[in-house]
Amino acid sequence: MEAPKKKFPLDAKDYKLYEEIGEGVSASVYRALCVPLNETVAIKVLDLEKCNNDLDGIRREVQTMSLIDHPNLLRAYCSFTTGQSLWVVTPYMAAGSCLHIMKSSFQEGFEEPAIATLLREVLKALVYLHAHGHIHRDVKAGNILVDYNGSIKLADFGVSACMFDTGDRQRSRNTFVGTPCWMAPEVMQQLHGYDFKADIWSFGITALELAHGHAPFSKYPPMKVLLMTLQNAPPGLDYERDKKFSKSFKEMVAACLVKDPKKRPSSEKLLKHPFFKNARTTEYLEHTILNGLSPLSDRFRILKAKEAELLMQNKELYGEKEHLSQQEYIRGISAWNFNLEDLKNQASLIQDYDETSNAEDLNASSKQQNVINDAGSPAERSSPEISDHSDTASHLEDAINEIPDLESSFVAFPIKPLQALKGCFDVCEDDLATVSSTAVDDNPSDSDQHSAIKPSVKPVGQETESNDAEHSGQRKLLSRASTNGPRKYLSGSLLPDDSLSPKKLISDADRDHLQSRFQTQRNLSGPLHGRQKHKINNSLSGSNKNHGRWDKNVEDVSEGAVVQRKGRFKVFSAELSPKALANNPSSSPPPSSTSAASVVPYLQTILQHNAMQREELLKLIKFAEQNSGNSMEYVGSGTNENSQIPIISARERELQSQVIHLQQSIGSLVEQLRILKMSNAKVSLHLDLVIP
Ligand SMILES: Nc1ncnc2c1ncn2[C@@H]1O[C@H](COP(=O)(O)OP(=O)(O)OP(=O)(O)O)[C@@H](O)[C@H]1O
Repeated sequence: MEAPKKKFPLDAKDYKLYEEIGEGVSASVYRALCVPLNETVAIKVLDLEKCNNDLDGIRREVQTMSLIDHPNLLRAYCSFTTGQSLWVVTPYMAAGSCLHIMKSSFQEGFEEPAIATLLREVLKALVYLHAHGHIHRDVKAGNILVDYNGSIKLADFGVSACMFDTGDRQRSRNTFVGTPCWMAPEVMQQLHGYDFKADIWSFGITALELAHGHAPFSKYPPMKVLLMTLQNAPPGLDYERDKKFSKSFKEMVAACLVKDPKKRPSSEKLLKHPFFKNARTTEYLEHTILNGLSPLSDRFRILKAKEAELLMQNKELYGEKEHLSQQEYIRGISAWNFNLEDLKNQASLIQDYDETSNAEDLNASSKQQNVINDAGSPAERSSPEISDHSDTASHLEDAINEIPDLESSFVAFPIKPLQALKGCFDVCEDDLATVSSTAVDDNPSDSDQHSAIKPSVKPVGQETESNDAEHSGQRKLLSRASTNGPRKYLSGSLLPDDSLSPKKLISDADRDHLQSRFQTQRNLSGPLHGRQKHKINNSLSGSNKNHGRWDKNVEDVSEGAVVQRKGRFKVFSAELSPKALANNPSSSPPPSSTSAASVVPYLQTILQHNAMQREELLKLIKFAEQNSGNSMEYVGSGTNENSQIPIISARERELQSQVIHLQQSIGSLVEQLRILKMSNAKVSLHLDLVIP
């Protein structure tokens, strides 16, 4: 039974923050004392400035957390804002997450009875959530919290969605959220949205995570995980090392990891699976997995230091670029709300990453490419030994070879996230609208402002009071496994967000590389800046004066003039030049799966650009003719320019430039609307918290 509900104070002054015990993508978590109630709690501190783009998500999480009432779900005692931070006060789960427990003491995973016990508790939470119309969307070991007595709570509703939502909130179920390794194929595909069966897939992946100590594909960057999840047979307990597991465990996992969501059981049905007959009492967990664990704060500190050390080693070993890709990798794997920007950054680094990365687990997929099987038939399952175990060079090569195949994958899989990935090359409004955008821009000085989430009130030192609740609640026994040496599996980040952020770390050279590679450049300022507008206007209207140089004076960083805005992106004339189009596959026309309608603006832009170029050429010819005094010979065939090359009329030109201006205004208005929506959501969040 849960303790009777107490009234927790809504003032930061009533809490004493102790050491940090957890770090997620969006928040830091501290052990704390609620002074008036003399109760140890955990406080999740979110920097609202940093979360500007996802205030709706935060509001949803806080609302869900305060409304839920189930022993296996982490509820919020209360929440309030203080300074720029939102504090969410929750029960303190003294042993931390299953991920942390595995990282420090069970690197190869738990024994089957412990897994059955943990999963049964999680499943009870899912049954409750689903019955109340919620999809959790982020089921993973990192979100399974364990208390000192072995009781279990599923945490983190940051990305949960309500199945009864309508309108905009319904739309959130068509967005690209979740942690890639745990993400169901239909969530990646986004063809018809998804439902609570997405949690069942994540549940199956979590079962594998608890069995192996890491999730399948956890060594890969998110974009690759997406491709592997979609292309490969679903992972399972089919390998040599899995012989120790029972048939019912294997069958339970196989039932969850069926690509067709309709064929997965509901949480309620799954709870009746024979596998859960192996589950024990939660006290069993206390005696087995918690036995010998050092205090959570110590474990967290050690793991965090190790992760930092590993990154430093990589930096020394592989140099800055590889170091960056490793950081990208770690961040990506741990991030549930990775977005297009992250994917683009990762995409730019994939080659470098793969050239030098650790080969462990790398043979998972290439041999199984094109295995797209819908049902949970044996054919759908990964075959033993070929997909998860080897670290040979040939396997590494196989895996490396996959990545440049991305373009063909787009054609082979006409699915939305891949369109979003394709957005690395050509971003459309829709993709941007559905992916949570970040306000962080590429400007290094600006990105400095987006530093790590830190509470506005500093923790009370880093003390670990030996007589406090944590220590009284935890057994101080020897840690079972040494945590020395580089960690093997990196399925959760412990590093501050800013130290891993591509926005912060990306160098100028990399940025240039990104720009040239993806043929798009972010609009750094949201609404079009006056300066930019002025330059663009000049470049368009002043083309007559600049004879062939109109494409040079838009922006120093660009190679050509902005001829089209696509959401927050701009397309430059150089990108549309026939040479660029021919040289760069990324700017080639969309694959055949793209609708005809979506090609039209693309073609219009090319047409428009060609018209402009023609005009410039004609002017040059005329200029050459006048200088040489030999007007007809050069143009050739005895024809003049009017008969040879149709010149667009002044009216047409005027209309074209009006169209461009209108497109710019629309882009600017859309951006302004987005900003207004954000501040609106912020105000609502404050109101929600002030008026319960
Ligand atoms: N109540 C709690 N008691 C003990 N540890 C906690 C508690 N809440 C969170 N943690 C620890 O903090 C970590 C991060 O918390 P949380 O998952 O809520 O943050 P997040 O930013 O939403 O993370 P992510 O989105 O990456 O899952 C957890 O994985 C867990 O280890």
